Amino acid sequence: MASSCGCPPDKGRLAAKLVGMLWFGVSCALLLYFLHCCDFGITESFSSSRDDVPLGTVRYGERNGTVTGAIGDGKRRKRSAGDRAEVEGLIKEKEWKGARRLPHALIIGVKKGGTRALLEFLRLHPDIRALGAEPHFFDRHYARGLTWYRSMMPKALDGQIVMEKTPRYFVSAETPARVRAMSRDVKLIVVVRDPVTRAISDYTQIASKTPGISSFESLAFKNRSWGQVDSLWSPLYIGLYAQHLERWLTFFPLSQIHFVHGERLVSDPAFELGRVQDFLGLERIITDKHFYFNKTKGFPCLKKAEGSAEPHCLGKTKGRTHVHVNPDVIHKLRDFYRPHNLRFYQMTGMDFGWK
Ligand SMILES: Nc1ncnc2c1ncn2[C@@H]1O[C@H](COP(=O)(O)OS(=O)(=O)O)[C@@H](OP(=O)(O)O)[C@H]1O
Repeated sequence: MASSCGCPPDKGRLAAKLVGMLWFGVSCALLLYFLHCCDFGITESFSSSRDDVPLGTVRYGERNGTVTGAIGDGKRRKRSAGDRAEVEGLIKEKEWKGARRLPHALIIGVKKGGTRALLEFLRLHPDIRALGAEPHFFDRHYARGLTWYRSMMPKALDGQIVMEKTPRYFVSAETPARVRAMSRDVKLIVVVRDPVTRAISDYTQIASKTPGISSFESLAFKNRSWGQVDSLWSPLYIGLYAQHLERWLTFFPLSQIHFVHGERLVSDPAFELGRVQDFLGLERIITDKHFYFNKTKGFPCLKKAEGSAEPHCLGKTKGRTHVHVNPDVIHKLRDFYRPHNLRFYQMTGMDFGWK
């Protein structure tokens, strides 16, 4: 109007225009900020989940995305070389056809038990699709909902088993009911290891990230004397396997929970992998042919990693030298765990032979 009549611009309208522009600018900035926040939230959940799996770990899942096996009719059967070639051809020709599904199996624990080794070995199986990072869905990110959880999973074909590992699930009080609410048929795997060695391994990891931390010996006992064991100290609490298992057994039958002997996973990985494949109803494809003992590492390694022709050992944070712990303290902790271990042997029907 001001231009047509030659009058000075209406100050009120000018101000309104300026406020409008300011409002638009602030809205855009806020929108960008929130988009960035959400993205950060998801990536953070991965980066914080594993000490040796950087953000790119989602790529473990994706790496598996070119996995060869497919069992279209959903039944487990022996696959011929022809079958494999056909499936590989189909995958190359067309877009990857799998769908993201909620997991059929979970490695629920225990921390420092050998869960990474188990997952890395299992992903050699063409009928397994495993998420590399620890999603911590049931213990930390439950509010994100099952749709979010499913979207984290690698794509899988009919008949393939989708799995993830989050060792904290075994000790998280809310997790069993939540897992049950997702699926009553889900298969659960727990890798257990002598709770005393496990505690020292756990502490070694914590100490590597916490400069100036108090000694293992002082944290393991109440009142800093070597009298009463502090069973609520996380490295010791996790080793109360019977207590944690009890909680799971109120939601799942024992037959749905498989226990991997952590020490034997190191001394005879093929044996433990055979048992896990049986438990998952899979053909025994991963055998002793897949492993070799790496003297430098002091652990079994893969002759060929999944998706590669190269030998592969686990990273530096797996199988590291433990901090020295006073032998008297180790002795006291063995005494402390003995009744708990015996109860665990009774509950599982397995003697793990921990001293
Ligand atoms: N093949 C192979 N290579 C290397 N390490 C192996 C292997 N098999 C089992 N282990 C044991 O795995 C222990 C680490 O356990 P987790 O992978 O469950 O740790 S974590 O909870 O994910 O941090 C790790 O514990 P530490 O020896 O205390 O480092 C190993 O003893």
